[in-house]
Amino acid sequence: MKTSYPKQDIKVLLLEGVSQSAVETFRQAGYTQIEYHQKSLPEAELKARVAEAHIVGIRSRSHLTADVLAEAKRLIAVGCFCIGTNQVDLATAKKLGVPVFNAPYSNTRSVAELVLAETIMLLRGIPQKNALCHRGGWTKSAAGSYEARGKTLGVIGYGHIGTQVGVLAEGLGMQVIFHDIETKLSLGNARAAASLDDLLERSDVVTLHVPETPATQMMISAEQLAKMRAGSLLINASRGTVVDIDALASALRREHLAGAAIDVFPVEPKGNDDPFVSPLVGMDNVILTPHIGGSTLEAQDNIGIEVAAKLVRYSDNGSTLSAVNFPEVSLPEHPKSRRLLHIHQNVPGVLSRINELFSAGNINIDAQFLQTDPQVGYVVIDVSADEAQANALKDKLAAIQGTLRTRVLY
Ligand SMILES: NC(=O)c1ccc[n+]([C@@H]2O[C@H](COP(=O)([O-])OP(=O)(O)OC[C@H]3O[C@@H](n4cnc5c(N)ncnc54)[C@H](O)[C@@H]3O)[C@@H](O)[C@H]2O)c1
Ligand SMILES: O=C(O)[C@H](O)COP(=O)(O)O
Repeated sequence: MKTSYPKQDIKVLLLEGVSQSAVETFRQAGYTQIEYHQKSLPEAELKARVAEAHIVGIRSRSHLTADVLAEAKRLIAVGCFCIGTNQVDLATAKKLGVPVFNAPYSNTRSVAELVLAETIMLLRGIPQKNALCHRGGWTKSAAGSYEARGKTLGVIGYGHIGTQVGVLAEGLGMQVIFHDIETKLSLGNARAAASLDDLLERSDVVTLHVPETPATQMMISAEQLAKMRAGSLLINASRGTVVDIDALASALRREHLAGAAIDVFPVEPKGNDDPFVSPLVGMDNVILTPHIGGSTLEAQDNIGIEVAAKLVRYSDNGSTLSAVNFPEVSLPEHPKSRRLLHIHQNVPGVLSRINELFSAGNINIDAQFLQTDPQVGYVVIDVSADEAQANALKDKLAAIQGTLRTRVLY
């Protein structure tokens, strides 16, 4: 399998209404073939479009499964224009020699601000008061309404978002405890809880900031909800699979929980015209938001630039710095050389065959870069060669057993 194209022939497919800043970034870098869709695509159409594309940009709703990736014969790279990358089969992408990039921090602050706002709203019982006012009701009462000051916020997943939420909550005078599978540096006065159960038992508000992994699937189900304090609150702006939504609805109906704010759902509509169905619909004490934790203009603009720039850098220069599934190399410019990229299965003998090829051809190597992980090797070779020689070398590289992808950079 090989891909080597002049820039103007590289087809960029952008889905789910990624910011126009991404389109601009590609255009400014000289990419002209940009196909743009506002929505995610049904699977059959996704396969057909991905089969044509060299670069694919998605957000959280497009699932690039092994089946979809099997169609992607020309694919050079994938960009997730968001933080989460669980929607891509990362292992399969790697086996195909396709690096995946994301924007690990660009919407962190947006999510943290929303969670802080929801914490205050839920503690004051605003969702139900607001709903009643809209129906012509009036409940001027302090019952069930609390200050955030002095309350305990339990953060599950103390990573980029979790720590930001903790810092902002301390500004309100909240006591922050957290649970993480890794040992984490506590910011401010935050303290690690002894365990997940300990956090659930001590928190007035529990907020989830874990990625979607096998270990976080349904990590908050009936058993964990039962351990939460009576009258406490749950916020989930992580992934919909982390909470058992039926168990949550039941805990809310029984008034064991006083309220919840849910931004992510096990099944989400594909686009804005599709219906939203959830057992939480109609519950006045639940803030429902359509997966917009990271959807601020600032965040989307920054994500568009950040991820498109990473894709352009990989496409133009070969750098894989910050790829989430791939050996990372940060490469210098190569003004006087032609650059050959060779991605291969990390099995014995491939590298020596590559080097033999160059010594046998008496080709002068200006620079060579190598990075491997247990599955994949990524070699970048800068050579003094004209275009025809470089293309001939690329064809020979592609013939080496174990090769996944080869490219010449123009
Ligand atoms: N609602 C939105 O619009 C929105 C926006 C951005 C991110 N997200 C979601 O939020 C998630 C977290 O984002 P982040 O930037 O803070 O990620 P991060 O990787 O910085 O932090 C995640 C933390 O969770 C911890 N963790 C992983 N598995 C765990 C487990 N089983 N138990 C406890 N802790 C565990 C990790 O060690 C890490 O500290 C993303 O993966 C994404 O799914 C949602
Ligand atoms: O992973 C993320 O960054 C969030 O879930 C946001 O996803 P979105 O780009 O689909 O809004």
